[in-house]
Amino acid sequence: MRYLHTMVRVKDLAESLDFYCNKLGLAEVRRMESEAGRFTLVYLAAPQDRQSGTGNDAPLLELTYNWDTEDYGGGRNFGHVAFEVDDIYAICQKLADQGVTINRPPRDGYMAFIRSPDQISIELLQKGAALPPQEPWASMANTGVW
Ligand SMILES: C[C@@H](O)C(=O)SC[C@H](NC(=O)CC[C@H](N)C(=O)O)C(=O)NCC(=O)O
Ligand code: NI
Repeated sequence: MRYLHTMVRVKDLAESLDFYCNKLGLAEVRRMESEAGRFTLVYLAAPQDRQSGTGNDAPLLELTYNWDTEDYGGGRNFGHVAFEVDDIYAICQKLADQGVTINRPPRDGYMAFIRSPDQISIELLQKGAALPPQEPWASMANTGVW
């Protein structure tokens, strides 16, 4: 298992990129736009982490910008901590056998969500898996997972 990123939700993407990049010194390594989900994901890496890897392998900060404004009161600006796993079905079964609730099962072989005892959202992403054609969040709308 490898640590991937921490996700935070941002209200103003330009303002956040100015802060994290121009001020804090992080650099954008990639971004993804979702028309279906109406959001943008921007992945940032710290300079020394980028020097040590290809950028894609560096531990990252994932900014989530929802195109439809949301009020992130009550800690909703924090999203999740993500880890890459070798076998998402096996680790979810092991966790379930240990009594952990799999809030979002890995039915697409790509992504699963669990929560810590303090309800911290933890995302598990299958190593080497491509984004499924049916964007995984499309099936999560209004499920209360986030
Ligand atoms: C690619 C992988 O690293 C992701 O984090 S995609 C996870 C997905 N994100 C969204 O749907 C973003 C928009 C959504 N409205 C939101 O604000 O989260 C997701 O499943 N998010 C749920 C979560 O708890 O992070
Ligand atoms: Ni993520």
